[in-house]
Amino acid sequence: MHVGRGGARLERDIHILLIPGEEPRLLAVAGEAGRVEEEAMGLEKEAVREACIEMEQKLAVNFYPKCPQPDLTLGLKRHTDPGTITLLLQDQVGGLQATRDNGNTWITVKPIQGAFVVNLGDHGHATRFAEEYLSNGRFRNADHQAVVNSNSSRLSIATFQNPSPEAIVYPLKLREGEECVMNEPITFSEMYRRKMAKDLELARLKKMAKEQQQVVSDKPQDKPNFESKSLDHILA
Ligand SMILES: O=C(O)CCC(=O)C(=O)O
Ligand SMILES: [Fe+2]
Repeated sequence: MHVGRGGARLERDIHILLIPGEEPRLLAVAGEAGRVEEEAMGLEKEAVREACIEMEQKLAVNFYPKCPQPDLTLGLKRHTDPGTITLLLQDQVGGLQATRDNGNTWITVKPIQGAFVVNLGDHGHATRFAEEYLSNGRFRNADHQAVVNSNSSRLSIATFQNPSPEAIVYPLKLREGEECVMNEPITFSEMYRRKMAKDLELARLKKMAKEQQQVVSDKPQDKPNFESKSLDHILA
């Protein structure tokens, strides 16, 4: 989904965002995206906003220098954003990739001049770890990464619309016969803590698997003497 806006105006919006007391215009665009979600889910107007108690907006400016060997690295590793909605403006270089086919195929999100890319985050729907939130898993959170290239540096600006830490995370609506995918309501801060804990555990497993691979390639005659998940599984 794209929400078109003039690139020149964005610079002003970012500036306005930083002035205390001004209504942040990007939040208005996020509100629009929230309303699209509400309508698609058959929810009351403002239901998403109310579930967030008060939206918090965080901004990240990502600069990716050009890289002589882009095949060896990533600008930003594969992830989902934790919040409700992310608005991202990328320059014309391109490098944002998202998955489809259940995470099996990477597609490049072609830059469109003056348009925001709107991503739903974990709070907006479902994480890759099968915990599902506001939309009971009906809308997929965008699994994405940023690649680099050897010709040009690249800039992107992301604004994350997050709920209050104490906002209760639970599906807003269940269809008839649909099972609730969460065991219990949790707060956004607890959801965030669990995500971070899983990321750390995954990083630990990856490190362990790489070390194991190193041991095997250093001493091919030796078999690894501890059990672990297959490297392909962990690195997927
Ligand atoms: O640079 C990009 O295109 C992606 C940035 C991003 O995913 C993020 O800041 O969370
Ligand atoms: Fe992201």
